[in-house]
Amino acid sequence: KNVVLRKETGIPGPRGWPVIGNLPLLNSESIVHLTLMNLAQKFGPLYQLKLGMLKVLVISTPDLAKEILKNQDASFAGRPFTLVGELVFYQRQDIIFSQCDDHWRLMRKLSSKLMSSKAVQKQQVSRHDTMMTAVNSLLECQQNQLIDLREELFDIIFYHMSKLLLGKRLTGGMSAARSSECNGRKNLSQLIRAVASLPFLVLGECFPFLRWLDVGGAEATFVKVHREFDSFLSDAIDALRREATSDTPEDQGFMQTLLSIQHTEEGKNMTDLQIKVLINDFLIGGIETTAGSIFFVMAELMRNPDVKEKLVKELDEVVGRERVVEESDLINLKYLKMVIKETFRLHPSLPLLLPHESTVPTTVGGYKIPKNMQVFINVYAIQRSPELWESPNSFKPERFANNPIDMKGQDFCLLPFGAGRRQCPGMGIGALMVEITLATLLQMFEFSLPAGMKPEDMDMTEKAGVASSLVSPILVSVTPRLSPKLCSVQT
Ligand code: HEM
Repeated sequence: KNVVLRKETGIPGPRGWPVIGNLPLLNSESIVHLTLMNLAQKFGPLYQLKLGMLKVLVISTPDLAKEILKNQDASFAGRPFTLVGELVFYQRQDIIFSQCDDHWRLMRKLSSKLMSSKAVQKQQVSRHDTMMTAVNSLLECQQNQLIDLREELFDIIFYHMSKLLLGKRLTGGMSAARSSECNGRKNLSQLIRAVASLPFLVLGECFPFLRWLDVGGAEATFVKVHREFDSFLSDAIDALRREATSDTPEDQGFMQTLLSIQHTEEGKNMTDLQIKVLINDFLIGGIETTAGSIFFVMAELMRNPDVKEKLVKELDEVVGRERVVEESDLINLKYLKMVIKETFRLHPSLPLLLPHESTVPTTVGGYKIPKNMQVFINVYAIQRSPELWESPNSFKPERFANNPIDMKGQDFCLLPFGAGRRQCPGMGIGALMVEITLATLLQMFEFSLPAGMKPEDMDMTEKAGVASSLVSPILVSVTPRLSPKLCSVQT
């Protein structure tokens, strides 16, 4: 009875209120992907919501995801207008929020160069040292001292990625990633986290004529966040230019590489602004997603001690206890890859990907889709569908044994990085960092829940926001498994 077929498109969807439409279904506390998954039970795998003046198409099956992301990729590769894109991502001149125009193509090309397997390979020694620095910092923890897993992993990845993006010179040590001594970086890390926990919907997007009211102060927050990011990035460029030294290629970050090709044919006379735009995207797009993915793997391992045990056994068998795991070992850590895949299935970092938008009028599943319609691909619903997965809510890495399903965008039932032309350009480096960080931490340390706490007591309640996270922290203690002597930092 509640299903209405919208007169103009014939697409099913819940009955809405005058003016506000279906907005009451998505309040600020809603876990949007869960709400949308439940609505799909009632309205089917393709339905429409009206959120104020916005029309949104919600897709919840692999076939329809394939139609949008592969068969009609070009027609759905647009990005809708969002205030965060406008105010935090340089008026949408970046990769994440711009349309697929020539400028976007140039930036994607530059990203591919920066993150090519050859470039990533070159950074291996530096990455190993970064990892060892993080391990040494954890070795300083007292026995039975509880650490906040989320915070710790964020610091490690923040340190790792800042070094990759800004270079060794501007990054400082691991302690700089945490300490308040270093205000610039402290602010940067807070800003990155602030963006990840931004509300899913902003009223000014649903009702553009009410934008001036800035209900909830979202716009003011975006402007402040952006101002601080921009001044940090400008200072970073100035510092790299001012102190142009003989940094080795391994110590150079993406920013320095971009500055060095700025006025060449390859750099197409890129402006400083364009360099800031790219680094801004990578900082905001790469850190929280990578750290969050590792966090969820660790959380599932703490909840499933038998899986953790099996994984540690694999590390001991493949690598042993006499040396630290290296990137060349990863190919042989088959169970680790299964555990990661299973975590990506249950806890995709961006459960609805980023919003896509139709760039032309078209037809999907027999329904006419107008131009400029926003599209949410509910990857969370697809990856937990009982029609596709046995015991879909259980953590069972074994389901991927002898199973060719990959997560690189070829199988539309597992899409943690999206697919098609808008697929994550950081997929290779993101997946590598998830694997090597987990392998190193699990080889070096035994992680335990606080005394008396059982795995089933862990609170896995999800928190509202664009990126997946949990309401409660997960506290653990760490005990070294291998000799600390193995973890020297070389540079
Ligand atoms: C495990 C880590 C990561 C996960 C799970 C992840 C996931 C995603 C997803 C789901 C999208 C949206 C795809 C779509 O809208 O269809 C995306 C886009 C993007 N990601 Fe990642 N990401 C990760 C790491 C990274 C890293 C390390 C970087 C950069 C250093 C990065 C940069 C970007 C950018 C720039 C986009 C926008 C692409 C475009 O619109 O053309 N990501 N990512």
